[in-house]
Amino acid sequence: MKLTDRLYEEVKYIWNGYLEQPFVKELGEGTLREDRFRFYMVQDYRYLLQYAKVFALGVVKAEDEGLMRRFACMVHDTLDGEMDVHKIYMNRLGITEEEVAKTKTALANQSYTSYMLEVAFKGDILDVLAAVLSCAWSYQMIGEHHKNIPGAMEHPLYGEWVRGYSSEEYVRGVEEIIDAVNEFGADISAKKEAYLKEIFLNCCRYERDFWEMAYHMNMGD
Ligand SMILES: Cc1ncc(CN)c(N)n1
Repeated sequence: MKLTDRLYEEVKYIWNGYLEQPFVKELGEGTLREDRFRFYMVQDYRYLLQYAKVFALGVVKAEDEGLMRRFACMVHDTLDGEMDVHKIYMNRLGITEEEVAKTKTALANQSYTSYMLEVAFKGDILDVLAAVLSCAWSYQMIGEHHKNIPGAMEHPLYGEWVRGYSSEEYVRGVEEIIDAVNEFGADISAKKEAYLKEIFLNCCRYERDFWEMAYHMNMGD
């Protein structure tokens, strides 16, 4: 069993719940209220800026040029790949850069990104990878699920999101992260594996809380 399979075993009870999250379910069915999606978009844009910095810490921690380049590509794929979908929505929903800049980060969002950055700052390459894994991988799972819902890919508002997170480029990016976890985690101690499981589990909990936050448009006040 690969390390990522063992990590998945720890969190599958949380992952099963993602598809039942009202935000995720209604997005797939095309019934999600637009104001909830708009709230999510602004928060997620702010989230992704911090997520890109976690990959950037991978560049800092890498010990050879090849690995630096792999992490640099992940920064690029976030800022100029995944966030392209967000930019399309910002145009469509009339969200300006100023609005994104002046909006406060919701507490659940702040807690999640602070945690990832803390893990990455103090840890090694594998810790950086464990911190980004649930973010990348769980969206792939949701994208794969939603693309099979009749009409979801063509939905006038949410189709772009479903197409983005089920696209070949997105899936390729996630596979690179999964492969890197298994490559660097091939021969680790039981203690290290337990720590990676803790990071992964915490991030999966934060993912669940992010969906809750978005659905209830909860700033945490
Ligand atoms: C909160 C969150 N988690 C994951 C993803 C997918 N990279 C995202 N855009 N936003």
